[in-house]
Amino acid sequence: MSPVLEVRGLSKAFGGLQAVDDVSFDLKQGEFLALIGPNGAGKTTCFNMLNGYLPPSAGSVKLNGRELIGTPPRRIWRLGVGRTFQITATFLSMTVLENVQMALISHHRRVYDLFSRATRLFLDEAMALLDLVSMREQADRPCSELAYGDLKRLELAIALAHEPALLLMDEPTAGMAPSERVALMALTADIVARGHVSVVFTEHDMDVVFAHAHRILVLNRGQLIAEGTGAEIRANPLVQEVYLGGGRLFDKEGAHA
Ligand SMILES: Nc1ncnc2c1ncn2[C@@H]1O[C@H](COP(=O)(O)OP(=O)(O)OP(=O)(O)O)[C@@H](O)[C@H]1O
Repeated sequence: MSPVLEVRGLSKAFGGLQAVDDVSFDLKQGEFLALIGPNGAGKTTCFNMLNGYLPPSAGSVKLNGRELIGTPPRRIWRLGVGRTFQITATFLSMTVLENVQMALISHHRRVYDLFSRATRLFLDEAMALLDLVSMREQADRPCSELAYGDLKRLELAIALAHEPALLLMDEPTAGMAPSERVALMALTADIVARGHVSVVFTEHDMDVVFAHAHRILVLNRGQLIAEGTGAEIRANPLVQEVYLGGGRLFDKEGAHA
């Protein structure tokens, strides 16, 4: 089966700084791929190029065989690249259900008309998505009342409303308690396993990464220095040195901190 995503020679320079340097990888259908690396390794810059927010200096990104480079972000989103951010993007004054309905209305390009029976629009689909993230019971609660972990689950449902082929998750567990982190990523892994979407995520919590990622890519100073399963990455001496040892083992001069 051909990959969902093919990244070849992806590079980005900011002035003299090579933030992403000749990165190539594939993402298979139904894969849950982690992109890790110390602060400043180039993870966010990579994500910003994958969804069109940043033009690369060089390289190619293909989604199901179609070149994305040069395509505007909104068009890339329409083509099936979704993204969740470190800060949740929900309408706090609306209920959980209304937020998912709004996402479905947008996905199906329907016009939201306050005076029509918008409350009925995509109700079944919205409830099915809330089931997927185990939030049916909270459907009628205003988002302003939700705990942070629940907001993140809602954000996942909103992202899935757009039926992305690929979902980019930017530090999905940032700001969460450890038990909440594991729960959110177990839920996401389950959704991936059920064939709903393929995911690339960045993450600083190594417990989360090793517990759930099918495969891990390690970036350091913009370069892909390792790729493999959790066991392979743990055993990789270079990764241990530059990353798992604390991420500060190499300072700018390459000396040990
Ligand atoms: N718009 C920009 N202009 C100049 N330099 C930038 C810009 N964006 C990122 N950089 C630099 O590029 C490098 C990679 O940054 P990036 O944010 O991609 O790393 P990261 O791996 O996501 O880091 P973190 O884990 O801290 O979020 C860093 O040195 C950063 O300072």
